[in-house]
Amino acid sequence: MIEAWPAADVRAAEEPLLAAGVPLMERAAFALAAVVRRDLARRRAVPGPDGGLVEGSVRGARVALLVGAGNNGGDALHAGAFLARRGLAVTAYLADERVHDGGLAALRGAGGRVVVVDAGAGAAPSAVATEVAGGAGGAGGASAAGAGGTAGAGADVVLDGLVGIGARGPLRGTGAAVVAALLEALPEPGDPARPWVVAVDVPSGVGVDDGTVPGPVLPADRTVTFGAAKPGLLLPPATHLTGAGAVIDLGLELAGTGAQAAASARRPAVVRLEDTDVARAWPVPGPADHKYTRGVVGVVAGTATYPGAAVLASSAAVRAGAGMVRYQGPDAVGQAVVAARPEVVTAGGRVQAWVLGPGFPAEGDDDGQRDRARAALAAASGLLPGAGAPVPAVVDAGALALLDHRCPGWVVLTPHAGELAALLRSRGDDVDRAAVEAHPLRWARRAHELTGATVLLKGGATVVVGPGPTAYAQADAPGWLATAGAGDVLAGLLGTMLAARSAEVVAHPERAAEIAAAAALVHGRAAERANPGGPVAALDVAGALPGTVAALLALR
Ligand SMILES: NC(=O)C1=CN([C@@H]2O[C@H](COP(=O)(O)OP(=O)(O)OC[C@H]3O[C@@H](n4cnc5c(N)ncnc54)[C@H](O)[C@@H]3O)[C@@H](O)[C@H]2O)[C@@H](O)CC1
Ligand SMILES: [K+]
Repeated sequence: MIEAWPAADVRAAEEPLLAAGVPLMERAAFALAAVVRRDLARRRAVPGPDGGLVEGSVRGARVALLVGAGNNGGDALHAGAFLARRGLAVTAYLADERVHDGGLAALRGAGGRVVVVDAGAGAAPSAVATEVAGGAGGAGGASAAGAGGTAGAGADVVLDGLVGIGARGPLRGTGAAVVAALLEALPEPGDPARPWVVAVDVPSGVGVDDGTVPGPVLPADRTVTFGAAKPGLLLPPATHLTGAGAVIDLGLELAGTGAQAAASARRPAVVRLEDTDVARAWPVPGPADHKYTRGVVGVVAGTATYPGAAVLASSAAVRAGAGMVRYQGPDAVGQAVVAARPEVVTAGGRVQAWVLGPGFPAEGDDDGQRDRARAALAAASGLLPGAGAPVPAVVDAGALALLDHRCPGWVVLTPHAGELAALLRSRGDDVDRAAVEAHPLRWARRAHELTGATVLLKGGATVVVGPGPTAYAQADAPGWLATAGAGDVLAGLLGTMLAARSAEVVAHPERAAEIAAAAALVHGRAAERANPGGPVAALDVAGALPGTVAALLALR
């Protein structure tokens, strides 16, 4: 898993090392330079003797450093010095009158070129952007000093060292002007003429701790982050601007060590699960298991208007490995479900997790589905005397409007941004879909606080907030998964995952968030598996679940 820690925790963990004289910046910059060289070499790969590709030479490659006033700029300058010594042509564009002294001296000593941007007689941001992007004109001339750089050719790689964890608010000043000009001047993403952009620690201008994008940000192809990942690198919308990741180990003790770790119980602010995490936690049946120990999923979904949602949710529950699926709803819809999946039963009985809400109409006749879902939700929440032990529930789509009591954490809401905004508005918050999309963590957390439930907020990246201290942020789904019915499949899949660990989740409701995040990962992997690189239909995603789970389990 990738664990992300807030800026303040990273700083606190750096302190003892810096006090002991550990050269953190040099370490960070050396590792950054190594990643840049490797990325460039791969981009310049050439056919090898055995027909494969071998890494190309990086000598002479043009490197542009965007340098801000703080240590983030210092990292970029030191990395630039390492690269200049290895024969790359490095130009530093200084966005502040004062930059890191040691870094600047190192770069000059290594023969790097230095351009002061927009300070008095310095180069204008637009001229810098033209030079970096490879247009006519450029920022050479009076302000340039040192060797290297070819006016007109453009940079091969850009290191964004304008601000790091010291950033406050949207990118401002000269750095913001340079980024705005580059966003105009650079070739489109995917164009081979576009330079490879490496963000130093974080893409400058993203909300380091909250993942917001309050102003201009240069999207990165790679983010090299130091000590630990930062929450903003995992959280949407900023996570879509980070490119590939690389976490450089600086030896920070973020969770404390030994007894200290146990005593402080410090947890990362945000976690992203990886395949091996999901594989490890997946319940694999043994010889003593039967359908009730595997978990029975109760599905209250679909109406005469939207029968397909019932088929999709039930199919996903079956194909994810439920011990049994019980369908509750109108007879005609039940017949359609059984026709699609003869494993499903329509008789009542014991249930270990509920899936409620897919395919309810916004208003009008619901064939009694809302009443069924209300009763199931009350039973799941432990509010129905005589209904047996409480069990987890997935509350999706049309059932989100039924939450009229405070929920336990083992109830998992699965809204998209529009549904979350509606839920929050119904509780008095003035928020719309755009506001939720601009700050998903904040509003998912707010919904958890208001309802008590675990909240899985769907989107291009998925955010999960529950009763525990750690939020989850998954970005596993191809864009193709944004298709009708995909949410019904997620609900069914999550129902099966919760049913398999029903008693455990009720006893430890903070575990619901990790299971929900795991469901988001499996959902995304199944979409990719259903049709790699191309469009997917929701039922095909459900169909890909058995193979996806098997492939994950092969990693154990
Ligand atoms: N503390 C350490 O020992 C280490 C720090 N490292 C680097 O140091 C960085 C943190 O350095 P700093 O604390 O100096 O802070 P930064 O370099 O992130 O930024 C602080 C500077 O940016 C300016 N600034 C803040 N918000 C701005 C905005 N919105 N627009 C424009 N300018 C803004 C501030 O006035 C200040 O001059 C990390 O991100 C990392 O890159 C690494 O070298 C590893 C070791
Ligand atoms: K940066």
